[in-house]
Amino acid sequence: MKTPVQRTRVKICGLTREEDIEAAVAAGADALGFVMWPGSARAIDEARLARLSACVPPFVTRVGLFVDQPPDEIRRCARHLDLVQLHGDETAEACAHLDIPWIKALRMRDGLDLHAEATRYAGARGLLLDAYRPGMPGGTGETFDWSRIPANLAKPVILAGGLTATNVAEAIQRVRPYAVDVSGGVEAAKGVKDPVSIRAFLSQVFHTQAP
Ligand SMILES: O=C(O)c1ccccc1N[C@@H]1O[C@H](COP(=O)(O)O)[C@@H](O)[C@H]1O
Repeated sequence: MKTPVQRTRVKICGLTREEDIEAAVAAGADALGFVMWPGSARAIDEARLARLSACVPPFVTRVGLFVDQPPDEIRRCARHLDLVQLHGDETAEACAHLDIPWIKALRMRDGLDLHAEATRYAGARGLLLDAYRPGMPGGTGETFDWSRIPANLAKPVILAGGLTATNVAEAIQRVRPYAVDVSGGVEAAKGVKDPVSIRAFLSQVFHTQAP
């Protein structure tokens, strides 16, 4: 099904506290991300996921972020989630075996062919495009060259990587993504969100009309 034209969706990622969930939802976020990868400073465990997930109102999507983690671990967390974000080097075959909707994160290393990736990850609900920095799976706070994103990609694009209230309007106008995803750009410290930055980010998105 072709995705109809609509306003740009927003995911706020790396939530660890109830008050940050409240701030993101109040500001109008469509999706909230929980980092389940223990290597991150924003990681939460399954018990905290269960508590935070219970605070999320209906019609706001709960997204679990995993990096090359065992399918059993993903399945255990899945009961608290609506969608998983696979942010490592997961193969298309491994992704296809999951019984929860998933998006595939791709780090924009040199030479990456996004059309080929869209074909490879045919079961993905969308492709999340993030900056590439060797040795770091994501959450770098860095942007990448948005002109590398083709306009006619076969999957909805979720644009990530170094977005802030200052650059998100330009990002939407240039890329016209299905959604934008932000973590570091709305933080006071790693894993601690700043409500003022969250509101500023969402306000920019809501006031930006893609051409
Ligand atoms: O947030 C993390 O710590 C993280 C760890 C491992 C993989 C991805 C991670 N975060 C995701 O990275 C992008 C960009 O984040 P930022 O806005 O540049 O800080 C975003 O999708 C986060 O969900």
